[in-house]
Amino acid sequence: MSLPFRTFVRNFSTSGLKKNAIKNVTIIGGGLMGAGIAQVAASTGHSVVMVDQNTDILNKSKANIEKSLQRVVKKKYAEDPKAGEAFLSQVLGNLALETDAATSVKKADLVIEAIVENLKIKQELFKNLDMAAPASTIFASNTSSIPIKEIAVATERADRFGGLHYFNPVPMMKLLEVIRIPQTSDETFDKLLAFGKAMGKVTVNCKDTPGFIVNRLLVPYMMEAVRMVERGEATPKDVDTAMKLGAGYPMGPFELTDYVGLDTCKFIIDGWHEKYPDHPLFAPSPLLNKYVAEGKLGNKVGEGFYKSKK
Ligand SMILES: CCCCCCCC(=O)CC(=O)SCCNC(=O)CCNC(=O)[C@H](O)C(C)(C)COP(=O)(O)OP(=O)(O)OC[C@H]1O[C@@H](n2cnc3c(N)ncnc32)[C@H](O)[C@@H]1OP(=O)(O)O
Ligand SMILES: NC(=O)C1=CN([C@@H]2O[C@H](COP(=O)(O)OP(=O)(O)OC[C@H]3O[C@@H](n4cnc5c(N)ncnc54)[C@H](O)[C@@H]3O)[C@@H](O)[C@H]2O)C=CC1
Repeated sequence: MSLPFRTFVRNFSTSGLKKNAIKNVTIIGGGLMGAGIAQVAASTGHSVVMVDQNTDILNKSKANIEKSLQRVVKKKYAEDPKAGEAFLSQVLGNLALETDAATSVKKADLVIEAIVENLKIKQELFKNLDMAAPASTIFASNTSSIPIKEIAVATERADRFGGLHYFNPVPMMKLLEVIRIPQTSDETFDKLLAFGKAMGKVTVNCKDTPGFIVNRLLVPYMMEAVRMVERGEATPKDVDTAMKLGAGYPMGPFELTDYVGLDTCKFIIDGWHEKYPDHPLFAPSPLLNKYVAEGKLGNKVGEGFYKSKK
């Protein structure tokens, strides 16, 4: 049963957050993940600044957030549309857009990075943010596959650095992997865990190992599915049907690859292959490379292994 709106606001409004809790959050990257993280952080009473490279991208991200919020509101406030509207405007009121990353972190308690899966670009960003953000600001990356410690070296605040790995779609997926590196202080780690819980997520503690928990298992599984098709042993459709009806997965591996983005999958597997060239489970895939080269990046562009609505 949904909470009456006033109770919801009391529980989740910024003033309702615990003393010393993270309140002001900057999300860098307003793509698939950044928009989802921004939506849920704003929905749970945090004051959010979402950053991307230009206003066109930011406006698209905001439109996606509104679409997703409408779906949430339709369900949660089915019997009280007025309260639903009030919730929607409260959440959007918690969300600001910004193109200048340095300006965006001035008041941040926490910065979550969700930009392209590329070590050099992430390091460059964090190096600049380190100079712009207050000393107390905690930094976190939502990387799927890059070691957190390799990103953190770009800063002078490894003790205030960790990983927050969300799952797609962020509004629906309950899990949050919270990653610490050896330098992460207990205070930082506790704040990250508390923030995850304040966002309504179930947290698991992870070490900084390749793919943390979920992706260390999920990436080899998804790549094995692609290799099965490359060998001509099954079609994508049959693999998906088999894994949904035979193993109980909500999406088959090809549907999920389209959902995640083929470019992101390629960044992940290429990165691991470069690091572990002899590991057969991390070998690159000619089929995946071909789709990416053709611009078939998945649902976000309307076509990947399948054609989809954009
Ligand atoms: C090779 C390397 C690869 C590496 C990949 C690494 C990537 C990472 O680092 C980590 C990841 O995130 S991995 C991806 C993890 N995510 C999954 O596995 C998602 C699997 N799919 C699902 O759980 C459901 O299909 C799902 C929940 C998505 C949708 O549910 P359904 O299947 O039941 O379908 P719908 O009928 O569309 O949805 C049912 C209701 O759910 C709500 N909803 C869904 N999407 C939403 C969204 N984006 N925002 C808000 N609400 C949403 C909604 O209530 C919907 O009902 P309607 O609104 O009436 O349609
Ligand atoms: N797609 C997925 O299912 C998941 C992805 N991740 C990780 O999250 C991160 C983002 O992935 P997606 O959201 O899927 O990518 P995406 O391609 O949808 O979005 C990335 C966004 O970052 C922006 N961007 C790039 N460089 C920037 C910069 N220097 N400053 C500001 N904005 C910048 C881009 O314009 C784009 O809007 C990656 O590290 C990825 O590995 C983590 C969990 C799941």
